[in-house]
Amino acid sequence: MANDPIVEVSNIYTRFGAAVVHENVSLSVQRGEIFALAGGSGCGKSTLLREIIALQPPISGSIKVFGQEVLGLDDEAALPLRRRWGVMFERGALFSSLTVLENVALPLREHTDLERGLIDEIAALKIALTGLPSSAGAKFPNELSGGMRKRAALARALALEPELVFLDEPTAGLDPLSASGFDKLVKNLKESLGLTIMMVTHDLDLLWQVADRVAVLGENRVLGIGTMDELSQAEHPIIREYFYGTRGRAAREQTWKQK
Ligand SMILES: Nc1ncnc2c1ncn2[C@@H]1O[C@H](COP(=O)(O)OP(=O)(O)OP(=O)(O)O)[C@@H](O)[C@H]1O
Repeated sequence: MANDPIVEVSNIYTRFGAAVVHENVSLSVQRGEIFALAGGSGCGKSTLLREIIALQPPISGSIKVFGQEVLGLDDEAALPLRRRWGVMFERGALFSSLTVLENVALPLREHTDLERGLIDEIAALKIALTGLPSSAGAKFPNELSGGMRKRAALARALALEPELVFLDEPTAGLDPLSASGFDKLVKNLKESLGLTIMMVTHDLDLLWQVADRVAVLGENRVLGIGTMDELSQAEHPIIREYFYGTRGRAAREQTWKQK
């Protein structure tokens, strides 16, 4: 159904050895929104993302993506779902021995029967979509700047025309100018391709500039969910520190200036 959540996380419990990471974590992402997981270091954002994309299971709970339960799926059963989402990992996870074009073409080679010429054309199109010059296609990942590598990784995540894209720390390690370029790119892609985007980020500028809704994780649970405006009114001390610490204040003031 059009109004059903595209990602539905219910009562997730995660622990590594004796260390509990998530206790009763629940949230849902609606079609067409940019939803962010935020919170301090080590609060379990990336772990939750890996659980949602079926890379590791929680101890208990339920995770539905496109209405289908992902817990308990083996790799083969997860394949049709994986084709419908794209993932951009924090360090890009590009193959260093392949050119950017070959990296972006790889999912098309693996998942479609399209002929080589067409695959290369589609890959070039995705590279252009992320704002990279066409000359970037022939380069190897280590010949690109950090910001360009992120764009290349995003182009690969978009290769199979996903409905849903997961971004893990998309602006980590970028200088402010490149990070701000990435903010705009994410927003444009959502608007032009009608994507649903779920991202993990520490970047308060990115949260203020592009996130429709944000879940703040902490103390093993979801401390608050809402728009940045709503969360900035929250009473919880961890959320307040997040938004009203020096870095939070600077990001908020920047947003006000741009409004
Ligand atoms: N495979 C693992 N084995 C043991 N502990 C793990 C494993 N993966 C994550 N953890 C622990 O789980 C907790 C949550 O880690 P996670 O990477 O999800 O946090 P995060 O919120 O994404 O942090 P950051 O913002 O610093 O990336 C941390 O204490 C981490 O050490």
